[in-house]
Amino acid sequence: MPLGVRLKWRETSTASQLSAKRDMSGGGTGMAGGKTGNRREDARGKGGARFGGRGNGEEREERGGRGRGGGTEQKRWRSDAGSQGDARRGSSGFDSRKRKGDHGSGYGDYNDTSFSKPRMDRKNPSDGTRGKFSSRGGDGFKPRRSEEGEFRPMRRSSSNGSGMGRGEGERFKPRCSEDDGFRSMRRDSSKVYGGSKGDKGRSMVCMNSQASKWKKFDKDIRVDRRNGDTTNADLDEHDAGSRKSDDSQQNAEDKPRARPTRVLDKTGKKLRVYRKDSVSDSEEIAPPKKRKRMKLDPYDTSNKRIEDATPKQDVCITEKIPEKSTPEPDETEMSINAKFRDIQPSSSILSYVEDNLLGRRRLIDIKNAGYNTKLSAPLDNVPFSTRIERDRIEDTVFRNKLDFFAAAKIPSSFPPPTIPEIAFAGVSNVGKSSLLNALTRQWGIVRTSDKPGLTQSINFFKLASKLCLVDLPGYGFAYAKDEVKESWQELVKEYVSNRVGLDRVCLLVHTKRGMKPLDYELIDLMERYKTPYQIVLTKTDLVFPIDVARRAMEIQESLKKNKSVVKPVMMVSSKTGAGIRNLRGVLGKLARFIKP
Ligand SMILES: Nc1nc2c(ncn2[C@@H]2O[C@H](COP(=O)(O)OP(=O)(O)OP(=O)(O)O)[C@@H](O)[C@H]2O)c(=O)[nH]1
Ligand SMILES: [Mg+2]
Repeated sequence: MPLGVRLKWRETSTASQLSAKRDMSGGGTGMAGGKTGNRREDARGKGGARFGGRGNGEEREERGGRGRGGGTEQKRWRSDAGSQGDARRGSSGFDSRKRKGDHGSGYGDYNDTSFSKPRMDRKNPSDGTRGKFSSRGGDGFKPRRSEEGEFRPMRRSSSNGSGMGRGEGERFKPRCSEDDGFRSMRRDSSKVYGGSKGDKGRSMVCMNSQASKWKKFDKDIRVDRRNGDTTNADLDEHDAGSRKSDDSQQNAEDKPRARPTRVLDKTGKKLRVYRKDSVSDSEEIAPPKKRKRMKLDPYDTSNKRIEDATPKQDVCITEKIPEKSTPEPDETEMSINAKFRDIQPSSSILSYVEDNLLGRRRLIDIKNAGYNTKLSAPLDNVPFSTRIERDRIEDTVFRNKLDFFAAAKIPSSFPPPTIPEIAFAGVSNVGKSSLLNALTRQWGIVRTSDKPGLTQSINFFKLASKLCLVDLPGYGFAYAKDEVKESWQELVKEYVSNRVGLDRVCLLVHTKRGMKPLDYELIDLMERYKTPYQIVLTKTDLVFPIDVARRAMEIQESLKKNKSVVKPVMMVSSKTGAGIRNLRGVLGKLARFIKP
């Protein structure tokens, strides 16, 4: 009878889904009510009759057949398995467990899906009980699940029929909680596909969520379909029909179907294949993939427009950028450096730089040249020069003691011009005060600082009665108020333009920075008042020798047309003492010239 009922039901599954569901629900209720042995048997009998043996022992055997890629015998198993499984289960100790759990029998079927042991291997009584349990558990579960999904129990049984079910696993499932039941289902499924028997206790612990079980069940059904042969066409149709009915009626089942795929991902290769089949068979999973493909559809006009537009935009950008933005700053920056590096110093300047060790030099080179690097301004010492020569040079002017005798912040405070004066002008922090100390070798007489703006008044120094050295305040940036700085500049302009007895203005220029606009303003002023001035490059030790020569050549060429300028451009370093002797000799001539 169950077999006949089942076959009939299959044939009319698509057309009479509702009726089949009713039967399933009815069977489910019967199973649910049959926690005890009598009730179970009754319920099983009902389920077997109504379901056509799907949910009972028949299904178990059918699963075994499917797991092997079974043939026509599967149908028979489904129809027959119900009553046997119920009877044995009732005698087994699992009944008490199921009694404890409300959904015990139903979850037992799900656990069956986790075991892929071939049904033919269960010919022993013990194996048979297991197999019966698995199928029967499915039937027993149906009555309770009738509320959520009447037809699902059928799927469970079919999934169990895939050859994954073990009777023992079913026993424990009834006890498991719903949430944990899903986990156990995962374990069982992985065991099934992995071919391992698995521990009974593991698979049975924690099984409660019916929804997750249903999802799992659907997956199992798909697996069975894939593994099944043509002989299983009826079963497949039935499964498909049940699946459609489930899908149409319960939207909740559609969403959870993705979960089983996740669970199966962690398993072996078979699970991957199952994914592919499930995707191809089920229409529900395909749509999201199609949507993604639509985004990548090459025939989409929007994509074409984007593709066509992007290269045009790129071309436009590439065309515009080089024309407008990039060349201008590059040209300006490169022009400054290029102009300076294109300067070809004269041979005389180059030889002068090398002879006086101007520019950045290594200490070893200075030592090899015979100078004592432990002294300040070592290049100003002449180790192998005779005492007579040194005394002769320094006795005349710069060997005398440097004495401060006047300071002026206004023109009226200038001291009367009695002796020739040599003034040192330049931007702030260029090294004016340091140069005075270096020329006289009297360090500390003139205050110096690394902060620009230290010298804020015109300071007058005497070298005996032969020469007057004047330290001017700097101009340009300085740590002082603008009003104060303006007063400095006005004072300097007044001094260089109207100072009587001013024989020369040493305009100090930073070798690395070159001439500044304020320097040219002062030059214009001195040119206007015919004040003799001479350019002195300072801090030559900070740049390479070639750059010292280039800077000197640059300034010399720029002031070629000036009349008040005194040649040549002097190059010194107060730190190393390079060029100090030569500057001392040039300025000393002024003193000698004045004396007569
Ligand atoms: N490396 C190097 N540093 C120097 C040289 N000459 C001066 N300095 C340093 O430059 C800084 C400024 O020196 P000053 O002599 O005070 O310069 P200034 O022109 O008098 O500055 P103001 O009085 O503010 O106008 C100090 O820290 C000096 O040590 C030089 O030839 N080489
Ligand atoms: Mg100073």
